[in-house]
Amino acid sequence: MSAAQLELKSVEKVFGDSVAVHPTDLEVHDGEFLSIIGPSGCGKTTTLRMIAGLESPSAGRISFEGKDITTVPPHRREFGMVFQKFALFPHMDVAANIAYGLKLRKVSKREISARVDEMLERVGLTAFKHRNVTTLSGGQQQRVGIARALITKPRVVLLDEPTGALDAKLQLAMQSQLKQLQRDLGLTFIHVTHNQSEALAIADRVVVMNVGSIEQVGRPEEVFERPQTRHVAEFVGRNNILVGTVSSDGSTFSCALGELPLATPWPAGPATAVLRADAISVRPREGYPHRAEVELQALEYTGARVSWFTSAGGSDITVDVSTRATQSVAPELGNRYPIWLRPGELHLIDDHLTR
Ligand SMILES: Nc1ncnc2c1ncn2[C@@H]1O[C@H](COP(=O)(O)OP(=O)(O)OP(=O)(O)O)[C@@H](O)[C@H]1O
Repeated sequence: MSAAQLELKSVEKVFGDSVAVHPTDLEVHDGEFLSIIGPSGCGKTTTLRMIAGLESPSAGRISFEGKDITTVPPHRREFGMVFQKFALFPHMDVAANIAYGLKLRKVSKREISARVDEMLERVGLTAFKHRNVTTLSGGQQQRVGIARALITKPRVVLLDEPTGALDAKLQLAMQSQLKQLQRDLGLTFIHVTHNQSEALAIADRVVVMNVGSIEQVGRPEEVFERPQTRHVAEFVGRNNILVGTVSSDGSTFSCALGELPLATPWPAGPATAVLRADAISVRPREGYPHRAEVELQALEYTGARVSWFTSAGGSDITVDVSTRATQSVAPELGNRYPIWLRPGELHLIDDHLTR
């Protein structure tokens, strides 16, 4: 991947006596789709607003293409912005809303008309060109918002919960449309969401934040399969956190599911491991040599998958299996069942709670 296009160096934001964003380093590459995720109040929006110039950092430096832009006002950064609340001009029609940024830049009428038509086509709103925006559905309004942000061809587009106000089906449609636009136009998108599945689906890299700090940055599959901290494991996907002890030779981990061999050695002593709920089977399975027993406490049916909420040795263990596998076992609450797991799926994390 190319060198950083946008760089945050020790960027911090303090409101009064509370720290919203601790000193943070982040590099964003030209043409990438970066998603920032994390629970409410973790500092996602504040980070995005500092990048936009809507909030000035209390300390640190933001640079764009090698130039320090920390004190450059938002309109001079010329980044596109898309927010959850569409903030469209209610007295204007769709075309006028989209054309707004070009008019400000004194682009010729003929060019504005051509670019607006092309953008309407891209976002699938050609038929709505002369409709007043207040008569559009939420999804259509959001597409106007996106078109308006992209029409000026910004190098970087900042999106804060762009699908947050849409229903589940529209969210999915909008996600693939955003990804498509970003790819086609070759733009850098920095996107904030509390919706981890949206981030995993559309981002090239995901940034996971917690209480004002970045905990992990990686490709979606890295963050999903190898969460590096307890918070990332709890926030992304469905993971079991197992507290236990690594043997004196560093080769096994003793926990509520028994004595599990470790794929890579770990320092002896108390430790925390992560095991994905979907890396456990309720039937004997090739490649799942380790057997343990759990007591079934609840089942949650979600269509193709069923989550088994169980306990073993005082620990809660969630098992996520296909509905078909569940039907073959015909589970009953309160009974004990064998499970099988692949120790290779277990990985240890640096967890200050057990250190
Ligand atoms: N203008 C402000 N004045 C004081 N505190 C603020 C201000 N803006 C944000 N904060 C605080 O900073 C912290 C981070 O807020 P931020 O909006 O960045 O979180 P977030 O991760 O985007 O949350 P959400 O998903 O709920 O939007 C919160 O504790 C918030 O209350």
